[in-house]
Amino acid sequence: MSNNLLQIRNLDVDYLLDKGAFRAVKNVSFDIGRGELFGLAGESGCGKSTIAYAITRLSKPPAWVAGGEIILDGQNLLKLPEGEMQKIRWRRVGMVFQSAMNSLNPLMRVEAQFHDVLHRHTGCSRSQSRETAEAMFKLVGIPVNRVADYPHQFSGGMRQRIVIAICLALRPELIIMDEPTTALDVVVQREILEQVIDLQRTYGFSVLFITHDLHLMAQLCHRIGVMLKGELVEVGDVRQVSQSPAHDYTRKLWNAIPQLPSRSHMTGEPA
Ligand SMILES: Nc1ncnc2c1ncn2[C@@H]1O[C@H](COP(=O)(O)OP(=O)(O)OP(=O)(O)O)[C@@H](O)[C@H]1O
Repeated sequence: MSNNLLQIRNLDVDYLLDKGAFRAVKNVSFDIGRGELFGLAGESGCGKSTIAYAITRLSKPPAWVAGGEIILDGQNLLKLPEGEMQKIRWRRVGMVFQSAMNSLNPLMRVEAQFHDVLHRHTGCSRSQSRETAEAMFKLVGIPVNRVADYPHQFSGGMRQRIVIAICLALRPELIIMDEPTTALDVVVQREILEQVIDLQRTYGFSVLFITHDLHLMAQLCHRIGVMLKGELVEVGDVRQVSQSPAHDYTRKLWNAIPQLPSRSHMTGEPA
């Protein structure tokens, strides 16, 4: 078994526009190891979200995956029939996007939303879902007696945690987090991401973490890929990319912000 959970090979993604195809992702290749936190950095519009949607095959027209391979555990996702892909989404590859908290159904109690997802993917009963919902609430730091509340009864940060909890309940091997906390204030953002790191340590899932916040990324991730105008210009471990970047653009990105402590500082690992 390869140590890489996800291998992206020569990925090209176009937006098919009236004036012709615009290539938003150009020949991008990178791997994410099992249990690895991999960050994708780069300025707005460089193609990060386009990659996230391509991995989950949730790209909508005019986006079009023009070439390459997306291999999860030896299986090329781009070749799978949609029915097979549906079994992989959420169950094996979880997704938490920026506005995920708004994806909760306002008319359904949170516990029912857990059941909806868990029943669909694992066939579990209502009482099993309730048990899981309570366990996941505990994990993400929300009082378990609130599982029967409606989304509007929670703060934005709590709602985002609930989405992470639903995502984790299915025990995916890979979680794609595309600006998962950008809509939240800095303190809540940090709290949630610290929890994600704790959970990652407990469950060992891999994470593709997308943000334009290089600081945050350096604090959280093991390895970082830097994108520029659709191309991946540098990939390396966090220390190398932050302390001795190989690409001019990476250097510029770092120079544009004041330096803060790295992941070891936040996680207590030896630097
Ligand atoms: N639906 C669309 N139609 C046409 N072009 C698009 C569409 N969505 C994205 N693009 C273009 O594709 C490129 C990559 O966009 P993408 O959203 O992947 O960037 P990003 O790095 O995630 O940016 P951000 O950090 O702002 O979310 C950009 O030039 C963008 O304008």
